[in-house]
Amino acid sequence: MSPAALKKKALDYHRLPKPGKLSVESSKPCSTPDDLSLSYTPGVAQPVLEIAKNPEKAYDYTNKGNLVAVITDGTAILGLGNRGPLAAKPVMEGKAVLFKQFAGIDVFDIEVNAKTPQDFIKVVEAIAPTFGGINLEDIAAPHCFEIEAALKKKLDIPVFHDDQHGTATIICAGLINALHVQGKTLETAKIVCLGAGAAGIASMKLLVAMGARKANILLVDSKGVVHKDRTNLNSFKKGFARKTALRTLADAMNGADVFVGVSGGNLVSSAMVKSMADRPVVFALANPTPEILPEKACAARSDLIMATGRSDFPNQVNNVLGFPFIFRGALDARAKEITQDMLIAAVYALAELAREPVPASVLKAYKLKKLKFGPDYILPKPFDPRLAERVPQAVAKAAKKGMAAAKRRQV
Ligand SMILES: NC(=O)C1=CN([C@@H]2O[C@H](COP(=O)(O)OP(=O)(O)OC[C@H]3O[C@@H](n4cnc5c(N)ncnc54)[C@H](OP(=O)(O)O)[C@@H]3O)[C@@H](O)[C@H]2O)C=CC1
Ligand SMILES: CC(=O)C(=O)O
Ligand SMILES: [Mg+2]
Repeated sequence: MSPAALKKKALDYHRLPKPGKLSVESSKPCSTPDDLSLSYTPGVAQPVLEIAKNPEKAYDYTNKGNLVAVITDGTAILGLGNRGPLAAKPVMEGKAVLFKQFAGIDVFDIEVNAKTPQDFIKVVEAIAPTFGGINLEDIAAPHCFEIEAALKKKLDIPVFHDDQHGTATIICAGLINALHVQGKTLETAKIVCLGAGAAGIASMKLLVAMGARKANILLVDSKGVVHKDRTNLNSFKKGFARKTALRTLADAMNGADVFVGVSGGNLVSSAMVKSMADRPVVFALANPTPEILPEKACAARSDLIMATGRSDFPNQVNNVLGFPFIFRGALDARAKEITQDMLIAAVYALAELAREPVPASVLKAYKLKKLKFGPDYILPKPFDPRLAERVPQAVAKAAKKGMAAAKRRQV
């Protein structure tokens, strides 16, 4: 599709037949005077009194247990930068649609005009009673780290920054499979990560937790390679600073096995891709414009595995494969937090699913004759119905194991 045609189609999709992508529906009948006396006064007083006596009853008498807030300040909308909270609304409505479509979870999207992380934290803390979980979205680093840490401490429901942990989960699952196809391992792979923000830092941390070696990772930000002699690094970047003479992205890419791009569009050249090691993996995940387009990267060399964050190319590495299913598992287990063990459970569930035969319904949805684990299929497709069975189950199991261990530690 031409850029002009895509623009018109996308704007029409959002505007017609009525503006936006979400509406609120009643889940109970309310069409007679009797219904009204139950749903509203006097009947509604009964659950009010029950919940006032025991807050846990909110899970029985309200939608709290299946309701997630998708909350943003609009400071890092996809790869479009800081465009403010209102402009972030189409993305937040979109996340809500995906929560519902893939995991049956209801969402209120909330766009917050907050000048400081403290203002933002206060707003989220104040509205938290409504929700069973908080999905932070498109909040730029480094504020996102402070916001998530503070809210995790204050709230007794799962708080999850999707751009950090959703993205990290999918990158790990995709990379484990891509490296397997290329005959390489996470433990020995030389990894370059362009983007040292929310997605970059969290993804590299999870990769290290799963076996990648920090000494093999080169983090690159808008000023170049993150190295020990730099004086302009925040504490999150410092954790990955290497003692190295390499300075530019081109220096870093030379001989690398893996490129992970979570930065901005068109930052990687054909020459950089050519300079990578044999059988490389290129995850150009910036949205909507990847660091390098698949046609350009694949023209540079034929032995690579190529992925983007987009739905219109093969190998979509995107947190849509994570947040709906991770929250489904967390809500089902009534988890109070989303732990690293729960993310790792999701990583393995996703990676294993991609190695199994693909159901006919997926082939039909994607208009494909065949699809088999390999260079062009390293992760399940978002419309794979098995995702909703496998991933939440694995996440809930890890959650319950963690809660049981915590309980044992208390006694
Ligand atoms: N496919 C997926 O599922 C996902 C993709 N993403 C994509 O990742 C990107 C970053 O998102 P997020 O981490 O939330 O944003 P942040 O704002 O937290 O981080 C952005 C990072 O990109 C770096 N960067 C920006 N421009 C350049 C440049 N010209 N050269 C090198 N580095 C640059 C910034 O460098 P500096 O620190 O120096 O400012 C920063 O480290 C976006 O494009 C987003 O769409 C994010 C989440 C999920
Ligand atoms: C996919 C996503 O969350 C992002 O690009 O920010
Ligand atoms: Mg995002």
